[in-house]
Amino acid sequence: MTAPLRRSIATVCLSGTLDDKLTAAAAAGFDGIELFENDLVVAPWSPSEIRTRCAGLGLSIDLYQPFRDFEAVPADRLRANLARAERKFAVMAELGTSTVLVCSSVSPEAIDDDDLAAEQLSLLADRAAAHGMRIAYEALAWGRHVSTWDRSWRIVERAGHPALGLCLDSFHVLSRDADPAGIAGITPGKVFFLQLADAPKLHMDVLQWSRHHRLFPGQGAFDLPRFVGSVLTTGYDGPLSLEVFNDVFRQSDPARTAVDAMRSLTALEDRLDPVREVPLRRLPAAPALTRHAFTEFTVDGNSGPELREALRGLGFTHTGQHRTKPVELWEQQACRIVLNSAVTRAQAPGAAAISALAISSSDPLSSLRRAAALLAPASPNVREPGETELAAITAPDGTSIFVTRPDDAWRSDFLPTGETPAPGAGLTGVDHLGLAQPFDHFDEAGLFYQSVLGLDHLATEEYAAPFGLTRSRALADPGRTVRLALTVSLLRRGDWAPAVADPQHVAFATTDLVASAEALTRSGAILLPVPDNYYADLAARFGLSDGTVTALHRHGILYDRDEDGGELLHLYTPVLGGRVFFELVERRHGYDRFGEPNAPVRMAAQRHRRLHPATP
Ligand SMILES: O=C(O)c1ccc(O)c(O)c1
Ligand SMILES: [Mg+2]
Repeated sequence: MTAPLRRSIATVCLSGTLDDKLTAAAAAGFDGIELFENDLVVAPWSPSEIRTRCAGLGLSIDLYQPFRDFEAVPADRLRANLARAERKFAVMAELGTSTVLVCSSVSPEAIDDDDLAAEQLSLLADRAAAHGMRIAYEALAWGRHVSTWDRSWRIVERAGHPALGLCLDSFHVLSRDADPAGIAGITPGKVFFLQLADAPKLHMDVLQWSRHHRLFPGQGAFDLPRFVGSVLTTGYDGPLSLEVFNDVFRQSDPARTAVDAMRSLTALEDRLDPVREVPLRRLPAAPALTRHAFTEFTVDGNSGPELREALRGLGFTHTGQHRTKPVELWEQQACRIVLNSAVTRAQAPGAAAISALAISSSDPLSSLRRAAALLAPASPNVREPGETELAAITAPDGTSIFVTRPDDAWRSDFLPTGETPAPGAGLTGVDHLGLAQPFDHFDEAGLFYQSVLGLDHLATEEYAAPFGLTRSRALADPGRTVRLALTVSLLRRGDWAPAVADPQHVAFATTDLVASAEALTRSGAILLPVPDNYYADLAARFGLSDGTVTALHRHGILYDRDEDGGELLHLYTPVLGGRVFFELVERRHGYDRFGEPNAPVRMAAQRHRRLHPATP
């Protein structure tokens, strides 16, 4: 039985001084660090003081990096490089670290000759071995001549030096669409170090992609479980080490980034297939989710009346009043909205906001144990004596997530109002929630919801919307009972049209949207008018019949169709309470998305409606 995999983080992932970084990494539970040269150079401590500091925090220094432009150079340059290496070995001895990273050369001086590279790296490995140290050679995806893992392996194999091995970095391998399967064939013991980073699929210069857009595993588009599986097959037993260059993480609170980072490794390890005798640490399995139990809005004296009127218009009934708090329950079939007038979270005066979502789980205790293992913070418990235990965790933007029992025990906290139930509009339950995220926490939130609730990442899309570019990340549980659309305004600065660009919403499901819309029109609900131009374009794009387009148009229904013939019909309310709205959704033939192409139409219509409330 070998030991569990150790977890490390490169100092470049975190913001602040070396002191800030070490404190954050240790607090999040990391075992070690990769020390970047820059972090050492600007630190006020000597290398041996850094060593002591790390040891005191329980952190090992697993790698010193990087050493650049070493190999395949003319003879005079080689002499200078070896002299430079000796100085670095002295620093490493003081640091107490034995592995140095050597990235493949990017220098125009480098010669395209694998034999020369192998020979010179051997000389370096001789010097390293004399100090009891070793060299991990890494192919940068933009290396001058060596830019693929298999070429770096051919060179290491050719050198045949015990103190020379490979550093494999998932970014450099997967950014080039290389198949990692061949990695499993590397000679056992020759992978000296493993660096992990995820990234979104981007079509851009690979160096820029690497230096600005890397993400923690699970946040991007790479298949990291498969990559790590190949590396572990070689017998690699060093740390899983995160090396993520990211413009947001570089300037964010390092304590928080380190927790996000640790969550990514915990979730990754849980997804690894068993390999050799590696004792993998597993999370409590994500229990089946049974539904959106309720969604809570905080409201005040301005937004409260507006939301109540809108809910009545949509066919909801105020069925329950909380026994001890100014909190109302509104229902229609399995749609439950809670309006909370006790101020629980700072927000703009007059604005409404989604302050909590409640998801019912087939096994709430396991859901909460899984959340705790993923370092999800527990929300403060504000339960009064006699009230139902409602355990909650806090999402990255501060929203509470209640995990409830399928029997809806929480409803006993509400006393019936005795109001006669409205006939309703055929809304059967919650289809999805649209949760706008702060830009700096979008990637963190995606991983958080996916890993904690056990949701699949269906897709990430971008669209040009009237108030800026919007990115959306579609998440859903395997049974499609809980769906979330996380959105973010890219590069948002200032407050131009924030209420239209960054609202949150609840989408209710119906099995017949035209019938629901007719019922709403009869009951005088205020729905969002959609411009004529949209319907002209719709007819042209999808080849819909005149009759269909007229029926959609009459009720302001938007339409989308996927490649498999799945269809979405949906309509919206105007923005309510400054920042929220409702949507009605009918899915047909397995449509699995959120009608993202229609979001810009909705945003423009909502803005028009705010500025010109009386006109269509
Ligand atoms: O961007 C770089 O220079 C760089 C340095 C070291 C690495 O391990 C790496 O993957 C990239
Ligand atoms: Mg690397």
